[in-house]
Amino acid sequence: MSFSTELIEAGTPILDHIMEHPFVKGIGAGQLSKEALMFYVTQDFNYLNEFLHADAVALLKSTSREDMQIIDNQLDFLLSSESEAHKNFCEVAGTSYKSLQGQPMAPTTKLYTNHMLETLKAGDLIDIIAAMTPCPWTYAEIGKKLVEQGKNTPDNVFTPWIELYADTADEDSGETPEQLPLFEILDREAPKYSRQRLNQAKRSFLESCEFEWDFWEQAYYQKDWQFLPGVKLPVGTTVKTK
Ligand SMILES: Cc1ncc(CN)c(N)n1
Repeated sequence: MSFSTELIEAGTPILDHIMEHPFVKGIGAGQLSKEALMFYVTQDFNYLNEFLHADAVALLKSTSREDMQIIDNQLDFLLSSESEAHKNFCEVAGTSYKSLQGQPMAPTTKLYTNHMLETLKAGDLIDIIAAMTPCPWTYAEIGKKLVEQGKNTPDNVFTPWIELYADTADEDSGETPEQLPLFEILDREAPKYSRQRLNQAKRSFLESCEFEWDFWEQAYYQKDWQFLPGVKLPVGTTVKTK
């Protein structure tokens, strides 16, 4: 069994829970609160900035042009296309994208990005990519499954979001999840490592999958810092979602 198949098998129970999450169901139903959408975009803007940094280090640690091209495509998608998904949510929430940028990280965003950044300091390419892959993998699967369920109807306000991510699964080319580009890097790297090292990378992949679920949960319930009574926060450091 390839390493990517092993990761996908291990991560599928978490993906199944993600598909059942009320935020993801809300995308399918075209109904989410303004507060949840704004919290998501505020935090995802922060998350994707750190993901870009992770991509930059992954590029630095790549040795083949093939791997560099995959990472470059990922960077390009993040910088050019993915903001369209954020703009779709902002439009439905009736707010400007700009107003949601530059806010503090909420706890789950901080934990998830720290988990990725930790691999940049101490890890090899396989560790970095293993921690990063649940991001494109779970969203491609969400988009694909929502399309399969026929949720991308003309009257669903989130159809642009659904179709953007469904396209990343590249159904037309008949690709399997294992053929998502970051999985290709993992399969090229895996034979260089011991079983123990692969298990570490697998654990890191699963932690990121779990963080993906947490990220939906954080936005749906707007789980922000709960500073203890009496704490006076510096001006301009609270997240504005209302
Ligand atoms: C938290 C998270 N995970 C994944 C993606 C999809 N790139 C995203 N935008 N945000």
